[in-house]
Amino acid sequence: MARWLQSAGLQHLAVSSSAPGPGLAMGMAGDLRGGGILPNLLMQGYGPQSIEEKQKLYMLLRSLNFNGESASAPISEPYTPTTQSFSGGPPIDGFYSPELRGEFGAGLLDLHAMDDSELLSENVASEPFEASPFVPKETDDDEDDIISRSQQGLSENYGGAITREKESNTKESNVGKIKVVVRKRPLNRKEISRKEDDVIDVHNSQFLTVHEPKLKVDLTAYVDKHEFCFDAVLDEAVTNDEVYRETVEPIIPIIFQRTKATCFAYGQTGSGKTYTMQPLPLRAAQDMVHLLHQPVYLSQNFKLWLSYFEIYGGKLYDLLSERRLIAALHFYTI
Ligand SMILES: Nc1ncnc2c1ncn2[C@@H]1O[C@H](COP(=O)(O)OP(=O)(O)OP(=O)(O)O)[C@@H](O)[C@H]1O
Repeated sequence: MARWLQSAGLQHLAVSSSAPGPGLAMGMAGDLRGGGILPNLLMQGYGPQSIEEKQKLYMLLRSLNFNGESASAPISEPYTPTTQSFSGGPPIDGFYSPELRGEFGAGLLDLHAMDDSELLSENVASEPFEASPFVPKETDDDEDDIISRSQQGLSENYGGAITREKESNTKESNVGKIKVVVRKRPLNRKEISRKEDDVIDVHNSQFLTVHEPKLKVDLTAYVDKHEFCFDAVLDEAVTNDEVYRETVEPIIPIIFQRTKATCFAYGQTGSGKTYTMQPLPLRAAQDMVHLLHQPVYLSQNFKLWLSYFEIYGGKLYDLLSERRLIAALHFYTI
């Protein structure tokens, strides 16, 4: 390890693995990746500090073949930052090419390489629900009974989504742990009146291109193209109903198998988070109540809790109780 780092003039980053604290752990060459050494190498504050060191380390990591052996890539090779810019570049399929699947090789920092189809591992499926923290705790003698009965599995129809336990298991295995869906909103009136360009092209249900207007050093304008791939891309023509069907609907049956699910929106101001999210809880609640009334779930005595709160300025407010302050949150950064 020390020699490996030394070959790039980074020997000062190596410390003995027995010495905890700031610095890089050392280990067997074959354990470079698995033993937590690479994460340490990349850890901010403990790893390389200067840009030059980072570039050297980057080249060094690239030269690894991930059997823990160093390949013969020259360390002096100029640094090319990872980019998702494809201006006039490779076809869309190239998005999955090895070099774009993460600079550090498959499996590390590579979300595409993750098998995200194991949403419902057996452990997760048997985990009991936790009661909402906002609901007074009840002593319920039936609780164990409920859990064991619920573990019997599914057998009832639910709007064609679930037919049999077997079928639902197949469905489960097709649902990833994380699903990222992008929704493009149409240009608004202001943007149209200002004759602004539409900078997003949706190619199909998974790929989009962002056209980024840029200026060269000589102030010539040009457009940089960035192609991105997501689990689903919804264009400006889709309805909120279609958004629901693509995002939340598939996870409703799954939560009845005692799996926790979260749906959140992320985006810059005015991008359509509220517009998109607002109808979802109502649709989800309708489907949940519908499922709760299916005989198979009725017998399992499920309970439905609802809480609705806001975190703003480090404070937690209960929106179902006249915005009562529930707690002041303190965030510590270490
Ligand atoms: N898909 C869409 N179709 C039609 N109008 C939309 C769409 N998405 C958003 N809008 C409109 O764009 C405007 C901004 O949307 P919205 O308020 O949802 O953005 P936001 O991301 O929640 O913004 P903020 O972060 O500032 O709260 C609203 O007038 C909304 O009606």
